[in-house]
Amino acid sequence: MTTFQSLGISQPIMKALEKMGFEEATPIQEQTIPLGLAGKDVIGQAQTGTGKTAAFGIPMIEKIDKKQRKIQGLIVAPTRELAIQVSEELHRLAKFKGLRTLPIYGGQQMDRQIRGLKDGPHIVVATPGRLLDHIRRKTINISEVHTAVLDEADEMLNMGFIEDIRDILKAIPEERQTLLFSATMPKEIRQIATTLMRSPEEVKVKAKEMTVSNIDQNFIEVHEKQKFDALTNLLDIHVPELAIIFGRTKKRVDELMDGLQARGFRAEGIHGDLSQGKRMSVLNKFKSGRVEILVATDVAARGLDISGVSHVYNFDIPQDPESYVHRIGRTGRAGKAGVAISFITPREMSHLHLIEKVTKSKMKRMKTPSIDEARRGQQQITVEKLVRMIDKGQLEDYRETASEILDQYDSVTVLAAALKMMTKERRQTPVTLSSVQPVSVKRQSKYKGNDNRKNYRGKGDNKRSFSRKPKPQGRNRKFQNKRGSN
Ligand SMILES: Nc1ncnc2c1ncn2[C@@H]1O[C@H](COP(=O)(O)OP(=O)(O)OP(=O)(O)O)[C@@H](O)[C@H]1O
Ligand SMILES: [Mg+2]
Repeated sequence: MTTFQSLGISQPIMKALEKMGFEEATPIQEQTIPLGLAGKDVIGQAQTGTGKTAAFGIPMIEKIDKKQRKIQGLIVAPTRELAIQVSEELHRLAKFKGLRTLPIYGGQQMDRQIRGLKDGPHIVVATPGRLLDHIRRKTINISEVHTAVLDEADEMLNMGFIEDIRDILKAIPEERQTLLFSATMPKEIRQIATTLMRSPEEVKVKAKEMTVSNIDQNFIEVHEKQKFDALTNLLDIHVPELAIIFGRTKKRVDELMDGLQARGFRAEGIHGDLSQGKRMSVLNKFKSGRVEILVATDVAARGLDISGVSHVYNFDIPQDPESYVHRIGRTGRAGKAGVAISFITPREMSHLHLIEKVTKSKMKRMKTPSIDEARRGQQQITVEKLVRMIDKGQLEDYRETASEILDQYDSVTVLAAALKMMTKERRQTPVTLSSVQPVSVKRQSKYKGNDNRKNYRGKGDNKRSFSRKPKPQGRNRKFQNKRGSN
Protein backbone atom coordinates (compact mmCIF):
# COMPACT_ATOMS: atom_id res chain seq x y z
CA MET A 1 0.00 0.00 0.00
CA THR A 2 1.37 3.37 -0.97
CA THR A 3 0.02 6.39 0.77
CA PHE A 4 -0.10 9.73 -1.00
CA GLN A 5 1.85 11.16 1.92
CA SER A 6 4.82 8.95 1.11
CA LEU A 7 4.82 10.33 -2.44
CA GLY A 8 5.61 13.75 -1.02
CA ILE A 9 2.33 15.42 -1.81
CA SER A 10 1.67 18.82 -0.31
CA GLN A 11 -0.92 19.56 2.35
CA PRO A 12 -3.59 21.29 0.23
CA ILE A 13 -3.67 18.37 -2.18
CA MET A 14 -3.62 15.81 0.63
CA LYS A 15 -6.68 17.56 2.02
CA ALA A 16 -8.41 17.37 -1.35
CA LEU A 17 -7.57 13.68 -1.72
CA GLU A 18 -9.01 13.00 1.70
CA LYS A 19 -12.19 14.84 0.77
CA MET A 20 -12.41 12.83 -2.45
CA GLY A 21 -12.04 9.60 -0.47
CA PHE A 22 -8.75 8.54 -2.06
CA GLU A 23 -7.01 6.56 0.67
CA GLU A 24 -4.07 5.06 -1.16
CA ALA A 25 -2.43 5.64 -4.50
CA THR A 26 -3.26 3.30 -7.37
CA PRO A 27 -0.27 1.61 -9.07
CA ILE A 28 -0.15 4.10 -11.97
CA GLN A 29 -0.30 6.99 -9.50
CA GLU A 30 2.40 5.45 -7.34
CA GLN A 31 4.71 5.02 -10.32
CA THR A 32 4.13 8.22 -12.27
CA ILE A 33 3.57 10.89 -9.63
CA PRO A 34 7.26 10.89 -8.53
CA LEU A 35 8.38 11.10 -12.18
CA GLY A 36 5.90 13.90 -12.82
CA LEU A 37 7.14 15.81 -9.78
CA ALA A 38 10.73 15.35 -10.96
CA GLY A 39 9.86 17.06 -14.23
CA LYS A 40 10.30 13.96 -16.39
CA ASP A 41 8.38 13.32 -19.60
CA VAL A 42 6.18 10.26 -19.09
CA ILE A 43 4.24 7.82 -21.21
CA GLY A 44 1.86 6.20 -18.75
CA GLN A 45 -0.18 3.18 -19.66
CA ALA A 46 -2.60 1.60 -17.22
CA GLN A 47 -5.96 -0.09 -17.49
CA THR A 48 -9.24 1.77 -17.67
CA GLY A 49 -10.62 3.20 -14.46
CA THR A 50 -7.35 3.00 -12.53
CA GLY A 51 -6.89 6.70 -11.79
CA LYS A 52 -4.76 8.06 -14.61
CA THR A 53 -6.40 11.49 -14.29
CA ALA A 54 -5.01 12.05 -10.80
CA ALA A 55 -1.71 10.45 -11.89
CA PHE A 56 -1.06 13.35 -14.26
CA GLY A 57 -3.22 15.88 -12.43
CA ILE A 58 -1.47 15.79 -9.06
CA PRO A 59 2.09 16.58 -10.26
CA MET A 60 0.72 19.24 -12.62
CA ILE A 61 -1.10 20.95 -9.78
CA GLU A 62 1.94 20.70 -7.49
CA LYS A 63 4.11 22.52 -10.01
CA ILE A 64 1.76 25.42 -10.64
CA ASP A 65 2.54 28.78 -9.14
CA LYS A 66 -0.77 30.15 -7.92
CA LYS A 67 0.43 33.75 -7.98
CA GLN A 68 1.15 33.61 -11.70
CA ARG A 69 -2.23 34.15 -13.34
CA LYS A 70 -1.14 32.46 -16.55
CA ILE A 71 -2.00 29.13 -18.11
CA GLN A 72 0.74 26.84 -16.80
CA GLY A 73 -0.87 23.45 -17.32
CA LEU A 74 -2.58 22.31 -20.50
CA ILE A 75 -4.45 19.04 -20.96
CA VAL A 76 -5.79 17.95 -24.32
CA ALA A 77 -8.55 15.34 -24.50
CA PRO A 78 -10.43 13.90 -27.48
CA THR A 79 -14.04 14.69 -26.56
CA ARG A 80 -15.91 17.57 -25.03
CA GLU A 81 -17.47 15.52 -22.27
CA LEU A 82 -14.07 14.17 -21.30
CA ALA A 83 -12.54 17.66 -21.28
CA ILE A 84 -15.28 18.79 -18.89
CA GLN A 85 -14.86 15.73 -16.66
CA VAL A 86 -11.08 16.04 -16.45
CA SER A 87 -11.38 19.74 -15.71
CA GLU A 88 -13.80 18.95 -12.87
CA GLU A 89 -11.50 16.30 -11.39
CA LEU A 90 -8.55 18.70 -11.49
CA HIS A 91 -10.70 21.39 -9.96
CA ARG A 92 -11.48 19.06 -7.05
CA LEU A 93 -7.80 18.13 -6.64
CA ALA A 94 -6.68 21.77 -6.76
CA LYS A 95 -9.50 23.11 -4.60
CA PHE A 96 -7.49 23.83 -1.47
CA LYS A 97 -4.57 25.19 -3.43
CA GLY A 98 -7.04 27.61 -4.96
CA LEU A 99 -6.18 27.09 -8.62
CA ARG A 100 -8.53 27.90 -11.46
CA THR A 101 -9.25 25.30 -14.11
CA LEU A 102 -11.17 25.93 -17.32
CA PRO A 103 -12.54 23.53 -19.92
CA ILE A 104 -12.44 24.74 -23.54
CA TYR A 105 -14.38 22.78 -26.14
CA GLY A 106 -16.32 23.00 -29.35
CA GLY A 107 -20.02 23.70 -29.32
CA GLN A 108 -19.75 26.30 -26.57
CA GLN A 109 -19.95 30.02 -27.31
CA MET A 110 -16.60 31.54 -28.17
CA ASP A 111 -17.13 34.79 -26.27
CA ARG A 112 -18.01 32.90 -23.12
CA GLN A 113 -14.77 30.95 -23.39
CA ILE A 114 -12.82 34.12 -24.14
CA ARG A 115 -14.23 35.68 -20.95
CA GLY A 116 -13.20 32.55 -19.05
CA LEU A 117 -9.71 32.77 -20.49
CA LYS A 118 -9.41 36.43 -19.50
CA ASP A 119 -10.17 35.40 -15.93
CA GLY A 120 -6.70 33.90 -15.75
CA PRO A 121 -7.06 30.14 -15.36
CA HIS A 122 -3.96 28.22 -14.24
CA ILE A 123 -5.03 25.03 -16.01
CA VAL A 124 -6.93 24.60 -19.27
CA VAL A 125 -8.44 21.29 -20.42
CA ALA A 126 -9.29 21.45 -24.09
CA THR A 127 -10.43 19.55 -27.14
CA PRO A 128 -7.95 20.02 -29.98
CA GLY A 129 -10.18 21.73 -32.56
CA ARG A 130 -11.44 24.49 -30.32
CA LEU A 131 -8.05 25.01 -28.71
CA LEU A 132 -6.52 25.57 -32.14
CA ASP A 133 -9.25 28.08 -32.97
CA HIS A 134 -8.25 30.05 -29.88
CA ILE A 135 -4.57 29.76 -30.71
CA ARG A 136 -5.14 31.04 -34.26
CA ARG A 137 -7.37 33.87 -33.09
CA LYS A 138 -4.81 34.68 -30.41
CA THR A 139 -7.50 34.51 -27.77
CA ILE A 140 -5.43 32.11 -25.68
CA ASN A 141 -1.86 32.43 -24.51
CA ILE A 142 -0.19 29.10 -23.89
CA SER A 143 3.37 30.37 -24.15
CA GLU A 144 3.84 29.97 -20.37
CA VAL A 145 2.66 26.37 -20.23
CA HIS A 146 5.26 24.20 -18.50
CA THR A 147 3.24 20.97 -18.31
CA ALA A 148 1.31 19.52 -21.23
CA VAL A 149 -0.76 16.34 -21.05
CA LEU A 150 -2.34 14.31 -23.78
CA ASP A 151 -5.08 12.28 -22.16
CA GLU A 152 -6.12 9.31 -24.29
CA ALA A 153 -2.76 9.88 -25.94
CA ASP A 154 -3.00 7.13 -28.57
CA GLU A 155 -6.29 8.58 -29.74
CA MET A 156 -4.86 12.09 -29.79
CA LEU A 157 -1.92 10.91 -31.91
CA ASN A 158 -4.15 8.97 -34.26
CA MET A 159 -4.91 10.14 -37.75
CA GLY A 160 -7.87 12.35 -36.88
CA PHE A 161 -5.98 14.50 -34.41
CA ILE A 162 -2.24 14.22 -35.00
CA GLU A 163 -1.82 17.37 -37.08
CA ASP A 164 -3.83 19.41 -34.60
CA ILE A 165 -1.68 18.09 -31.77
CA ARG A 166 1.52 18.98 -33.58
CA ASP A 167 0.21 22.49 -34.17
CA ILE A 168 -0.80 22.85 -30.53
CA LEU A 169 2.53 21.64 -29.19
CA LYS A 170 4.32 24.12 -31.44
CA ALA A 171 2.67 26.93 -29.49
CA ILE A 172 4.08 25.67 -26.17
CA PRO A 173 7.68 26.24 -25.07
CA GLU A 174 9.99 23.41 -25.98
CA GLU A 175 11.27 23.16 -22.39
CA ARG A 176 7.89 21.89 -21.32
CA GLN A 177 7.21 18.61 -19.56
CA THR A 178 5.00 16.37 -21.67
CA LEU A 179 2.89 13.58 -20.19
CA LEU A 180 1.00 11.03 -22.25
CA PHE A 181 -1.59 8.72 -20.75
CA SER A 182 -3.90 6.01 -22.03
CA ALA A 183 -5.10 2.48 -21.34
CA THR A 184 -3.91 1.47 -24.80
CA MET A 185 -0.75 2.41 -26.63
CA PRO A 186 -0.19 0.62 -29.93
CA LYS A 187 3.48 0.37 -30.86
CA GLU A 188 3.21 2.61 -33.93
CA ILE A 189 1.63 5.38 -31.89
CA ARG A 190 4.20 5.02 -29.13
CA GLN A 191 6.87 5.67 -31.75
CA ILE A 192 5.18 8.87 -32.89
CA ALA A 193 4.78 9.85 -29.25
CA THR A 194 8.48 9.73 -28.52
CA THR A 195 9.16 12.25 -31.30
CA LEU A 196 7.12 14.79 -29.35
CA MET A 197 8.86 14.21 -26.05
CA ARG A 198 12.27 14.45 -24.41
CA SER A 199 13.63 11.03 -23.45
CA PRO A 200 10.36 9.92 -21.91
CA GLU A 201 10.08 7.40 -19.12
CA GLU A 202 7.66 4.69 -20.11
CA VAL A 203 5.53 3.39 -17.30
CA LYS A 204 3.36 0.42 -18.00
CA VAL A 205 1.50 -1.03 -15.09
CA LYS A 206 2.19 -4.73 -15.24
CA ALA A 207 -0.89 -6.69 -16.09
CA LYS A 208 -1.31 -9.76 -18.20
CA GLU A 209 -4.45 -8.39 -19.79
CA MET A 210 -5.16 -5.02 -21.28
CA THR A 211 -8.57 -5.07 -19.62
CA VAL A 212 -9.33 -5.03 -15.91
CA SER A 213 -10.14 -8.36 -14.30
CA ASN A 214 -13.19 -7.04 -12.50
CA ILE A 215 -15.05 -6.79 -15.80
CA ASP A 216 -16.86 -10.01 -16.59
CA GLN A 217 -16.44 -10.27 -20.37
CA ASN A 218 -19.00 -12.17 -22.43
CA PHE A 219 -20.21 -12.47 -25.99
CA ILE A 220 -23.30 -13.82 -27.68
CA GLU A 221 -23.32 -15.11 -31.21
CA VAL A 222 -26.38 -13.73 -32.88
CA HIS A 223 -27.62 -13.02 -36.40
CA GLU A 224 -27.91 -9.38 -37.32
CA LYS A 225 -31.70 -9.52 -37.52
CA GLN A 226 -32.04 -11.05 -34.08
CA LYS A 227 -29.75 -8.60 -32.33
CA PHE A 228 -32.39 -6.15 -31.18
CA ASP A 229 -34.67 -8.74 -29.58
CA ALA A 230 -31.65 -10.33 -27.96
CA LEU A 231 -30.68 -6.93 -26.55
CA THR A 232 -34.03 -6.16 -24.98
CA ASN A 233 -34.26 -9.70 -23.59
CA LEU A 234 -30.82 -9.32 -22.04
CA LEU A 235 -31.72 -5.96 -20.55
CA ASP A 236 -34.76 -7.55 -18.90
CA ILE A 237 -32.67 -10.39 -17.54
CA HIS A 238 -29.72 -8.29 -16.34
CA VAL A 239 -31.68 -5.30 -15.09
CA PRO A 240 -28.61 -3.05 -15.19
CA GLU A 241 -28.31 -0.19 -12.77
CA LEU A 242 -27.00 1.92 -15.65
CA ALA A 243 -26.03 0.53 -19.06
CA ILE A 244 -24.15 1.88 -22.06
CA ILE A 245 -24.93 0.37 -25.45
CA PHE A 246 -22.43 1.07 -28.20
CA GLY A 247 -23.57 1.20 -31.81
CA ARG A 248 -21.37 1.65 -34.85
CA THR A 249 -22.85 4.78 -36.42
CA LYS A 250 -24.92 7.80 -35.48
CA LYS A 251 -27.86 6.48 -37.46
CA ARG A 252 -27.59 3.18 -35.65
CA VAL A 253 -27.59 4.95 -32.30
CA ASP A 254 -30.71 6.92 -33.24
CA GLU A 255 -32.50 3.78 -34.38
CA LEU A 256 -31.52 1.84 -31.27
CA MET A 257 -32.71 4.65 -29.03
CA ASP A 258 -36.08 4.83 -30.82
CA GLY A 259 -36.47 1.06 -30.67
CA LEU A 260 -35.63 0.86 -26.98
CA GLN A 261 -38.02 3.69 -26.16
CA ALA A 262 -40.75 1.94 -28.18
CA ARG A 263 -40.29 -1.08 -25.92
CA GLY A 264 -40.56 1.03 -22.82
CA PHE A 265 -36.92 1.47 -21.79
CA ARG A 266 -35.68 4.80 -20.49
CA ALA A 267 -32.98 5.19 -23.13
CA GLU A 268 -31.33 8.21 -24.76
CA GLY A 269 -28.63 8.52 -27.38
CA ILE A 270 -25.40 10.48 -27.63
CA HIS A 271 -23.29 11.10 -30.74
CA GLY A 272 -21.40 13.81 -32.55
CA ASP A 273 -24.32 15.17 -34.58
CA LEU A 274 -26.26 16.34 -31.55
CA SER A 275 -25.98 19.90 -30.30
CA GLN A 276 -23.68 20.38 -27.34
CA GLY A 277 -26.67 21.30 -25.18
CA LYS A 278 -28.36 18.03 -26.03
CA ARG A 279 -25.17 16.01 -25.42
CA MET A 280 -24.79 17.55 -21.99
CA SER A 281 -28.41 17.10 -21.01
CA VAL A 282 -28.43 13.43 -22.07
CA LEU A 283 -25.25 12.76 -20.14
CA ASN A 284 -26.53 14.55 -17.05
CA LYS A 285 -29.80 12.59 -17.14
CA PHE A 286 -27.80 9.39 -17.40
CA LYS A 287 -25.51 10.32 -14.52
CA SER A 288 -28.47 11.11 -12.30
CA GLY A 289 -30.27 7.88 -13.25
CA ARG A 290 -33.22 9.60 -14.93
CA VAL A 291 -32.08 7.77 -18.05
CA GLU A 292 -31.02 4.18 -17.43
CA ILE A 293 -29.59 3.36 -20.83
CA LEU A 294 -27.16 5.45 -22.78
CA VAL A 295 -26.89 4.48 -26.44
CA ALA A 296 -23.65 5.85 -27.88
CA THR A 297 -21.12 5.91 -30.66
CA ASP A 298 -17.45 5.82 -29.76
CA VAL A 299 -17.84 9.44 -28.66
CA ALA A 300 -18.53 7.95 -25.21
CA ALA A 301 -15.93 5.18 -25.42
CA ARG A 302 -12.97 6.94 -23.87
CA GLY A 303 -12.30 8.25 -20.42
CA LEU A 304 -15.84 8.87 -19.22
CA ASP A 305 -16.15 8.03 -15.54
CA ILE A 306 -19.77 7.50 -14.59
CA SER A 307 -20.41 5.65 -11.37
CA GLY A 308 -23.22 3.11 -11.50
CA VAL A 309 -22.53 1.83 -15.02
CA SER A 310 -22.97 -1.87 -14.31
CA HIS A 311 -23.23 -3.14 -17.91
CA VAL A 312 -21.72 -2.31 -21.29
CA TYR A 313 -23.22 -3.84 -24.43
CA ASN A 314 -21.34 -3.79 -27.71
CA PHE A 315 -24.40 -4.01 -29.92
CA ASP A 316 -21.95 -3.76 -32.79
CA ILE A 317 -18.48 -5.13 -32.27
CA PRO A 318 -15.89 -2.35 -32.55
CA GLN A 319 -13.42 -2.35 -35.43
CA ASP A 320 -10.34 -1.94 -33.24
CA PRO A 321 -9.34 -4.01 -30.22
CA GLU A 322 -8.30 -0.72 -28.59
CA SER A 323 -11.82 0.60 -28.97
CA TYR A 324 -13.11 -2.58 -27.33
CA VAL A 325 -10.84 -2.00 -24.34
CA HIS A 326 -12.04 1.57 -23.86
CA ARG A 327 -15.71 0.81 -24.41
CA ILE A 328 -15.92 -1.99 -21.88
CA GLY A 329 -13.80 0.12 -19.54
CA ARG A 330 -16.81 2.39 -18.92
CA THR A 331 -17.78 -0.24 -16.35
CA GLY A 332 -15.67 -1.98 -13.69
CA ARG A 333 -14.02 1.27 -12.60
CA ALA A 334 -12.12 2.01 -9.41
CA GLY A 335 -12.26 -1.63 -8.35
CA LYS A 336 -15.99 -2.07 -8.83
CA ALA A 337 -17.43 -5.06 -10.71
CA GLY A 338 -18.86 -4.73 -14.21
CA VAL A 339 -20.30 -6.85 -17.00
CA ALA A 340 -19.58 -6.50 -20.71
CA ILE A 341 -21.47 -8.31 -23.46
CA SER A 342 -20.50 -8.13 -27.12
CA PHE A 343 -22.85 -9.10 -29.92
CA ILE A 344 -21.08 -11.03 -32.65
CA THR A 345 -22.68 -12.15 -35.89
CA PRO A 346 -21.47 -15.55 -37.16
CA ARG A 347 -19.38 -13.84 -39.83
CA GLU A 348 -17.64 -11.71 -37.21
CA MET A 349 -16.36 -14.59 -35.09
CA SER A 350 -12.82 -14.22 -36.41
CA HIS A 351 -12.91 -10.57 -35.39
CA LEU A 352 -13.78 -11.62 -31.86
CA HIS A 353 -10.70 -13.84 -31.80
CA LEU A 354 -8.56 -10.95 -32.98
CA ILE A 355 -9.83 -8.77 -30.15
CA GLU A 356 -9.16 -11.55 -27.65
CA LYS A 357 -5.66 -11.98 -28.99
CA VAL A 358 -4.71 -8.31 -28.89
CA THR A 359 -6.26 -7.65 -25.48
CA LYS A 360 -5.00 -10.99 -24.10
CA SER A 361 -8.36 -11.60 -22.54
CA LYS A 362 -11.07 -14.13 -23.10
CA MET A 363 -14.78 -13.57 -23.58
CA LYS A 364 -17.16 -16.21 -22.26
CA ARG A 365 -19.88 -17.43 -24.60
CA MET A 366 -23.28 -16.50 -23.27
CA LYS A 367 -26.28 -18.18 -24.79
CA THR A 368 -28.79 -16.09 -26.68
CA PRO A 369 -31.49 -15.14 -24.22
CA SER A 370 -35.04 -16.27 -24.87
CA ILE A 371 -38.20 -14.30 -24.40
CA ASP A 372 -39.18 -16.66 -21.58
CA GLU A 373 -36.00 -15.87 -19.71
CA ALA A 374 -36.66 -12.18 -20.26
CA ARG A 375 -40.17 -12.57 -18.82
CA ARG A 376 -38.80 -14.39 -15.84
CA GLY A 377 -36.27 -11.59 -15.45
CA GLN A 378 -39.03 -9.02 -15.29
CA GLN A 379 -41.02 -11.13 -12.85
CA GLN A 380 -37.94 -11.51 -10.71
CA ILE A 381 -37.94 -7.77 -10.08
CA THR A 382 -41.53 -8.04 -8.84
CA VAL A 383 -40.65 -11.03 -6.69
CA GLU A 384 -37.80 -9.07 -5.11
CA LYS A 385 -40.18 -6.21 -4.35
CA LEU A 386 -42.63 -8.67 -2.85
CA VAL A 387 -39.99 -10.29 -0.66
CA ARG A 388 -38.89 -6.87 0.56
CA MET A 389 -42.50 -6.18 1.46
CA ILE A 390 -42.76 -9.49 3.35
CA ASP A 391 -39.56 -8.68 5.26
CA LYS A 392 -40.89 -5.28 6.16
CA GLY A 393 -44.07 -6.79 7.68
CA GLN A 394 -46.86 -4.40 8.66
CA LEU A 395 -49.35 -6.54 6.70
CA GLU A 396 -51.94 -6.93 9.43
CA ASP A 397 -54.56 -4.83 7.64
CA TYR A 398 -54.40 -7.16 4.62
CA ARG A 399 -54.46 -10.54 6.29
CA GLU A 400 -58.21 -10.94 6.60
CA THR A 401 -58.85 -10.17 2.92
CA ALA A 402 -55.99 -12.43 1.97
CA SER A 403 -57.43 -15.44 3.78
CA GLU A 404 -60.88 -14.74 2.30
CA ILE A 405 -59.38 -14.92 -1.21
CA LEU A 406 -57.56 -18.12 -0.32
CA ASP A 407 -60.88 -19.68 0.69
CA GLN A 408 -62.02 -19.28 -2.90
CA TYR A 409 -58.85 -19.75 -4.99
CA ASP A 410 -55.71 -21.79 -4.71
CA SER A 411 -52.65 -19.93 -3.48
CA VAL A 412 -50.63 -20.24 -6.72
CA THR A 413 -53.42 -18.64 -8.78
CA VAL A 414 -53.75 -15.79 -6.30
CA LEU A 415 -50.04 -15.12 -6.19
CA ALA A 416 -49.73 -15.36 -10.01
CA ALA A 417 -52.46 -12.74 -10.40
CA ALA A 418 -50.78 -10.44 -7.90
CA LEU A 419 -47.41 -10.82 -9.63
CA LYS A 420 -48.98 -10.13 -13.02
CA MET A 421 -50.56 -6.99 -11.69
CA MET A 422 -47.32 -5.73 -10.22
CA THR A 423 -45.09 -6.61 -13.17
CA LYS A 424 -44.38 -4.01 -15.81
CA GLU A 425 -44.83 -6.20 -18.87
CA ARG A 426 -42.57 -5.35 -21.74
CA ARG A 427 -44.23 -4.06 -24.88
CA GLN A 428 -43.20 -6.37 -27.70
CA THR A 429 -43.36 -3.63 -30.35
CA PRO A 430 -41.66 -4.96 -33.50
CA VAL A 431 -38.45 -3.04 -34.22
CA THR A 432 -36.49 -3.28 -37.46
CA LEU A 433 -33.10 -1.62 -37.75
CA SER A 434 -31.43 -0.64 -41.02
CA SER A 435 -29.04 -3.33 -42.14
CA VAL A 436 -25.30 -2.92 -41.58
CA GLN A 437 -22.22 -4.62 -42.95
CA PRO A 438 -20.45 -7.03 -40.62
CA VAL A 439 -17.07 -5.90 -39.35
CA SER A 440 -14.33 -7.45 -41.40
CA VAL A 441 -11.31 -9.03 -39.85
CA LYS A 442 -9.04 -7.11 -42.17
CA ARG A 443 -7.92 -4.39 -39.86
CA GLN A 444 -7.84 -0.91 -41.16
CA SER A 445 -4.64 0.95 -40.59
CA LYS A 446 -4.02 2.18 -37.07
CA TYR A 447 -3.96 5.62 -38.57
CA LYS A 448 -7.46 5.12 -39.73
CA GLY A 449 -10.02 7.63 -40.81
CA ASN A 450 -13.00 5.36 -40.37
CA ASP A 451 -16.58 6.13 -39.61
CA ASN A 452 -16.07 6.14 -35.90
CA ARG A 453 -13.58 8.88 -36.28
CA LYS A 454 -16.26 11.07 -37.76
CA ASN A 455 -18.60 9.98 -35.03
CA TYR A 456 -16.13 11.06 -32.49
CA ARG A 457 -16.32 14.71 -33.14
CA GLY A 458 -19.21 17.03 -32.89
CA LYS A 459 -20.39 19.44 -35.51
CA GLY A 460 -17.92 22.20 -35.98
CA ASP A 461 -15.02 20.02 -34.97
CA ASN A 462 -15.15 18.39 -38.35
CA LYS A 463 -13.54 21.22 -40.23
CA ARG A 464 -10.09 19.76 -40.26
CA SER A 465 -9.59 16.95 -42.68
CA PHE A 466 -9.34 13.41 -41.41
CA SER A 467 -7.25 12.25 -44.28
CA ARG A 468 -4.06 14.19 -43.73
CA LYS A 469 -1.16 11.84 -43.31
CA PRO A 470 1.02 12.31 -40.26
CA LYS A 471 4.24 13.94 -41.37
CA PRO A 472 7.30 12.11 -40.08
CA GLN A 473 8.81 15.00 -38.17
CA GLY A 474 11.22 14.79 -35.31
CA ARG A 475 10.85 17.03 -32.32
CA ASN A 476 13.95 19.04 -33.10
CA ARG A 477 13.12 19.71 -36.71
CA LYS A 478 9.62 20.61 -35.85
CA PHE A 479 10.61 23.15 -33.27
CA GLN A 480 13.54 24.68 -35.11
CA ASN A 481 11.62 27.40 -36.88
CA LYS A 482 9.69 28.05 -33.71
CA ARG A 483 12.69 28.70 -31.52
CA GLY A 484 12.83 32.19 -30.15
CA SER A 485 9.32 33.02 -31.14
CA ASN A 486 7.88 31.77 -27.87
N1 LIG B 1 -6.32 6.63 -5.47
C1 LIG B 1 -7.64 6.50 -5.69
N2 LIG B 1 -8.46 6.01 -4.74
C2 LIG B 1 -9.79 5.89 -4.98
N3 LIG B 1 -10.40 6.26 -6.11
C3 LIG B 1 -9.63 6.77 -7.08
C4 LIG B 1 -8.22 6.92 -6.92
N4 LIG B 1 -7.73 7.47 -8.06
C5 LIG B 1 -8.77 7.65 -8.89
N5 LIG B 1 -9.93 7.24 -8.31
C6 LIG B 1 -11.27 7.26 -8.92
O1 LIG B 1 -11.32 6.20 -9.85
C7 LIG B 1 -12.14 6.54 -10.95
C8 LIG B 1 -11.41 6.30 -12.26
O2 LIG B 1 -10.36 7.22 -12.41
P1 LIG B 1 -9.94 7.83 -13.82
O3 LIG B 1 -11.15 8.35 -14.53
O4 LIG B 1 -8.82 8.75 -13.58
O5 LIG B 1 -9.47 6.50 -14.56
P2 LIG B 1 -8.60 6.36 -15.89
O6 LIG B 1 -7.46 5.47 -15.55
O7 LIG B 1 -8.31 7.69 -16.47
O8 LIG B 1 -9.59 5.54 -16.84
P3 LIG B 1 -9.80 5.63 -18.44
O9 LIG B 1 -8.71 4.81 -19.07
O10 LIG B 1 -11.14 5.01 -18.67
O11 LIG B 1 -9.74 7.06 -18.82
C9 LIG B 1 -12.55 7.97 -10.75
O12 LIG B 1 -13.86 8.01 -10.24
C10 LIG B 1 -11.56 8.49 -9.75
O13 LIG B 1 -12.07 9.56 -9.01
MG1 LIG C 1 -8.86 8.70 -18.12
